[in-house]
Amino acid sequence: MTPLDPVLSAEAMRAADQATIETWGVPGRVLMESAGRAAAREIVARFEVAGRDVTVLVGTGNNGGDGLVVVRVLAAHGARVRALVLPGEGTPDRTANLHILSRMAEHDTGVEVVPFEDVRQVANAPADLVVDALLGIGVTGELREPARALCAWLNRAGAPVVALDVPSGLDATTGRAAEDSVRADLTVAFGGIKTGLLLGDGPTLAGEVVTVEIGIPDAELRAHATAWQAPRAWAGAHLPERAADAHKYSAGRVFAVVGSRTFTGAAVLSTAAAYRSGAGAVVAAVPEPAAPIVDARNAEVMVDAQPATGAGTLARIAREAVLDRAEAADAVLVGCGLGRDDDTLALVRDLVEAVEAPLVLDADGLAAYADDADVLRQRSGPLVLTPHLGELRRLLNDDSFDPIDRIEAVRGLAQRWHATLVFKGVPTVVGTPDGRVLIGPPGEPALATAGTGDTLAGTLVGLLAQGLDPDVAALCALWLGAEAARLWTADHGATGLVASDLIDRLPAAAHALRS
Ligand SMILES: NC(=O)C1=CN([C@@H]2O[C@H](COP(=O)(O)OP(=O)(O)OC[C@H]3O[C@@H](n4cnc5c(N)ncnc54)[C@H](O)[C@@H]3O)[C@@H](O)[C@H]2O)[C@@H](O)CC1
Ligand SMILES: [K+]
Repeated sequence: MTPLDPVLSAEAMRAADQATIETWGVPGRVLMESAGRAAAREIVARFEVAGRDVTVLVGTGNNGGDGLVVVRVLAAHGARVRALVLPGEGTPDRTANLHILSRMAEHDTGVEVVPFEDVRQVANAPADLVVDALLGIGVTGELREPARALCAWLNRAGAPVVALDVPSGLDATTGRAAEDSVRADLTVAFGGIKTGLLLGDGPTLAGEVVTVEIGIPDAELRAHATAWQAPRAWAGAHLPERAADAHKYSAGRVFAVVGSRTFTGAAVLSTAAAYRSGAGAVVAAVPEPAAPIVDARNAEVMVDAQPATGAGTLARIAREAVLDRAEAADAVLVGCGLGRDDDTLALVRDLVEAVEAPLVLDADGLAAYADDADVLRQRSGPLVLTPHLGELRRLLNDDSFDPIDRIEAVRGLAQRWHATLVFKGVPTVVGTPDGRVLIGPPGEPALATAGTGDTLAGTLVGLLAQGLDPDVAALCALWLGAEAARLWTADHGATGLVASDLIDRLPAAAHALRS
């Protein structure tokens, strides 16, 4: 079955490099040669280089060394290549490659080696393609001169830019970009994909990302993985299949505690998404004033009208009836559109404590644990939390919470709360109770619209009811949403999608992911 792909922080990547050199005996020079050659291969596959002018910006670290290999290979493909080399001592492997290039430049090889003096050197020599080999995973903080000026020039130059390993200036761990960081059209990541390419500014700056094999054994990449990414095929392979002899109750029973007089839409959307993700039967406990509306807008969901508070939200006196319903379900959703009445939130806490089936706690349901989320760890059954940043801040009672390192923040909180934590964002980052971190699919701009959170919660509970483990269900739900958005975007463009469009496309998305 398709495995998850390892994703590495800068530190983890350095450790994998080091282990390859020291334990496996692969010389650093060989890794550098492989990296440069693999990058050149990707460049030649995408850009015309023969007879063209290529500028390679060469930093003082090993990223620059990779760039020097690229110079050599592109020249062999008939390009006129100018290596603009930053002054400084340089690493031994870079120095060795610079020595080769200096010899080549003495002959008719198409190679020119130019020591950097001034940005005008590049500004006055137009290139058809620029390769950014200034800084890789070794960058720290804001860009210093002259790297900053070179990066700023690059972003204005207009020629296509290929970044080696990471766009210069991008923090390879957090995805935070220094000012004037390189904006690339293509990034060739060496060995393993870096966490920073997937998070924060990474996706915007990196352009197309291709990961190339450079001789670091897969076992080392996996042993050092900081997080994991599900390829599209992984999602397709893990989506539940309907058994040939399925009936509605064997196909997955969902119970949803959702909706209020003010928020009927959240109940409609989440329960519809549960069905569209493949659940066989969906029952919803809804406060009386909302029940006829939810019933009318969602013919398939079995609406169980329950007593309401004065605010039109579910009343705690519904406790026994609701717990009975939960007992008969394979998975339970609590939250979407519930409102934040104290009595309702007390009911939420009763449910989280007593329900044994896998439980998704979303939106207003999370408000029941504002300030004291640590009691969540006392729950015995599987728990999935689906906060966005605002909801996470409320859980932590910290208005300024905005972790620079989302992966480590999610890892810590999921372990602390013994929950699968689905931290919604671009991309969504999932933490598991045992300390793994899974990164969701790339962002789909169409999803930036109201109701997609309810859709995700409903999809997730539907997949849990069909027997998927919480972490697998979370990744599959994210992929279903992304694929449904992609299908919609293919027909209509990235704007104007509403959540019900997304829900309608979930079955087609599952079908597309499986094939
Ligand atoms: N053996 C290895 O470790 C391998 C490394 N590889 C390449 O080497 C890269 C890592 O190499 P290094 O560790 O030498 O680091 P880098 O080449 O990424 O950068 C280090 C250099 O950047 C400078 N620098 C750091 N922060 C700066 C800032 N804010 N402004 C301006 N300059 C700054 C440092 O002074 C140093 O000269 C990888 O990204 C990859 O491209 C590959 O060749 C594969 C093998
Ligand atoms: K780079």
